Amino acid sequence: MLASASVAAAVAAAVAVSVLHAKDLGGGPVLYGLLVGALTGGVVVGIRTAPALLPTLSRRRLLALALAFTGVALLAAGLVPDVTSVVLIMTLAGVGAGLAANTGHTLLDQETEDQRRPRTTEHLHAVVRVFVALGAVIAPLVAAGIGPHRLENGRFVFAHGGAAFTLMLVGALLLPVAALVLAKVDDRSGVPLRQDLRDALLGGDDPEPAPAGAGFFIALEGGDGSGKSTQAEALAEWIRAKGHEVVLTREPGATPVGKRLRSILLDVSSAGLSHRAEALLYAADRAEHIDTVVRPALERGAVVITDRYIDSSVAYQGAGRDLSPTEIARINRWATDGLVPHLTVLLDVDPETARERFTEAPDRLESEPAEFHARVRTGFLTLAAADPGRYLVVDAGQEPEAVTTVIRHRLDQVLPLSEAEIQAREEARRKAEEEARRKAEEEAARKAEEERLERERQEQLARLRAEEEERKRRELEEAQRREAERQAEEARQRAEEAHRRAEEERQRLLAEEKARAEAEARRKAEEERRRKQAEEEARLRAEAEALRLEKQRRAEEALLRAEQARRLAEQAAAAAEAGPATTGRPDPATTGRPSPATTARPEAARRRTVEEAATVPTPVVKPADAPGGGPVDETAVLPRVPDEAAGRRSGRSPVSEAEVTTELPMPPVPPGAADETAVLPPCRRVPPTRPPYCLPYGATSGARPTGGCRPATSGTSVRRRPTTARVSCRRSTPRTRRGAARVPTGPRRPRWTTCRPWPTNCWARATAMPTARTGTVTRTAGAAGADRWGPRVRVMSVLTRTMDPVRQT
Ligand SMILES: Nc1ncnc2c1ncn2[C@@H]1O[C@H](COP(=O)(O)OP(=O)(O)OP(=O)(O)O)[C@@H](O)[C@H]1O
Ligand SMILES: Cc1cn([C@H]2C[C@H](O)[C@@H](COP(=O)(O)O)O2)c(=O)[nH]c1=O
Repeated sequence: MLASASVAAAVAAAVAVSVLHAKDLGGGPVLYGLLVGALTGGVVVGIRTAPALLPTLSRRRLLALALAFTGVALLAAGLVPDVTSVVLIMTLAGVGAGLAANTGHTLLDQETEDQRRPRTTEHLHAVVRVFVALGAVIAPLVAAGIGPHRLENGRFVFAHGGAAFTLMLVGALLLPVAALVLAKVDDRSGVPLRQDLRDALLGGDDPEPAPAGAGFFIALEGGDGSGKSTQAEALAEWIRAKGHEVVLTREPGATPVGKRLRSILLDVSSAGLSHRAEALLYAADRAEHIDTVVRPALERGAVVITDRYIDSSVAYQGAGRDLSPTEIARINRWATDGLVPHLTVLLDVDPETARERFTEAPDRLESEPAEFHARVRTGFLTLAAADPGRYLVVDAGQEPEAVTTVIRHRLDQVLPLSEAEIQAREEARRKAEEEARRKAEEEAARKAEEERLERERQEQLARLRAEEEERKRRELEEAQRREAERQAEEARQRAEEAHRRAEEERQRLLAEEKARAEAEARRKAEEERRRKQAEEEARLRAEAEALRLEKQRRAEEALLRAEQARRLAEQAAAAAEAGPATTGRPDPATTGRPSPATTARPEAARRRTVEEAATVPTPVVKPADAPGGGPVDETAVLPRVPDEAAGRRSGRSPVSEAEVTTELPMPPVPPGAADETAVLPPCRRVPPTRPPYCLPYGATSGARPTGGCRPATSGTSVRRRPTTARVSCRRSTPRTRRGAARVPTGPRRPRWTTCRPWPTNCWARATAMPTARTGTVTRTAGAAGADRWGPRVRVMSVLTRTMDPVRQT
């Protein structure tokens, strides 16, 4: 471990000062890289070549020699000022360091028990890391501390920087470490190092390895109790099972001579036998064994498994004793005529562990001390490391089956096939070929089928694509056709719509034209009608005026006559007053009470006058209001209202039944009121003139109930008079719109008439009250501004007027 840590620290120090050393050498980063590369590359080469380097040389001595070699190389690297030489020397230093590291690691593994090996390895790596860190840190400091120095002695000039001195110092320090290792771990103290090294380097005049014939030669090596016999039997059985001829043999004692030699060699009574005699006796047994057993078997083609061979002599008599392994090996190569095993299986196990497996009393060699057996183990491992291709090192501390498995695995790789295996393999190959051919045919058929199916599928796909494209094309065409049809239909509909609209417009224009014409015709007819109506009204008014004038004239004449009569009467009265009274009757003129005759005449005259004067304006009759809808060409001239008294006197009604409205029943008249007739104001049409005391519902505000009229409310000057008779009122039928509902029969009723509290639902004409002071005047409807229901509809308003001639005039 000390050797490994030292060499690691030396390499780290050299790498650390390489940058300074390169600068001191006049180089730059390139030289620094070369120095570092040379060192690390050399280390790698040394690690890889260490197992095969000088296989007959003791590994312990090799470790010491590698340390010394590294130290010398570093010392030279510091001394030599030439750049190329320094790079080369650095490479050698790296190789030596790698040799030392690998050898030290191998020795540590060999000398450490299996259980402790991982921990030992970890410990070694930790120590190495610490030394590497120390070397990498301390070396530059040392170099800086030393600094450059120049010594001149005549022609000799010694000029180096601190890095060179550091390298020399590191190299110099490795030399005593190498000496210490050699002194402590040397296992060949009796053999001069120089001789050992020379023998290792020269190698001797070994015969060329002789071929082992057609067979396969397997050697099982290892310390006592490592399990060689156990594994040899297991392998022999396994190989036989493969069909091989197996020859299981051993050394020493496989031959009759060998048996006797074995007893000599292993018998404890042979203690003190010289090492060289021992080595020669083992070589003699081996020669006989190879000559009589092994080589014949190999020539037969058998698999020969030998329990121990030359390596046992090299390990026991060479590494274990103080004899040169190289010489032992050369002697045995001579004895066997250079027969080398195809595979050497080294069952490596700790000697102490193996000793625990002993079941018999130890023989002479087994009785050797542990150090002897440790060197033997190292000797075996050194040989195995020198030729890893031929050796199989197995951890024999495992279970026997596990060890067997490892060996089988290796033999599976190197053991030739037996005849049976060859035939089996041939048969298997033939079957495999046949199977492969069959599979190939099947595969070809399958592929052909797949290709056929693929072709069919592709064809089907192509067909489907074509059909799909055809379908899409048809759909597109159909869509285009439908679109064209739709557009055509839309165009047709638009044309129809335009045509229809044009027709409608034309019809509308025609209708409008017709309506205008009709309206014009109606307007003209209306104008004509109005003109005629106006003419008729004018005529009627003229006639009425003429009649009125006539009546007025007559009345005036009557008045004149009355006045004349009154004057005559006054004259007569005056005459009478002037003459004596002839009768007992009081003179009316004097008494103030006219005689019945005289009073009757003026009264009759006055009444006629009043009747004649009581004309009414002739209403304007609308053609549309005429019954039957026909125009009224003539205004009916109402007959004069006959005198009721005359009527009563004649015993018949002065008017026809059709002209007499229903006579209302006489309400009970209170005494004293029979002679009084309420003087009702004239009932006028509203509009334009409404009765002052009777307004239609809705004329002001509020809803108008069905039928009837309402009394004028506040804001209207209504004089409520107690009406008793001769009033007509509206029948309380629902008011309908014009033409919507009409009274089916009977005379048309006026819309407006006088109202009275009772009877509320009547449609009658109040008859004249039986009083001489009242008179009735019927007014014909149809006058302009009166009733529009026609001339034959009589306005049933009955005006009761006082017939006071004075008031009338
Ligand atoms: N891997 C193993 N683990 C434990 N015991 C073992 C193992 N291999 C063998 N043994 C036992 O160790 C004893 C020695 O075994 P074996 O004789 O095979 O060793 P050997 O190397 O041939 O010894 P020797 O060199 O003395 O002839 C036997 O009892 C065997 O059963
Ligand atoms: C071949 C050979 C053997 N030995 C030693 C090693 C053993 O101690 C005995 C053989 O005993 P085993 O039980 O048969 O293994 O002999 C030796 O020293 N040198 C040899 O070449």
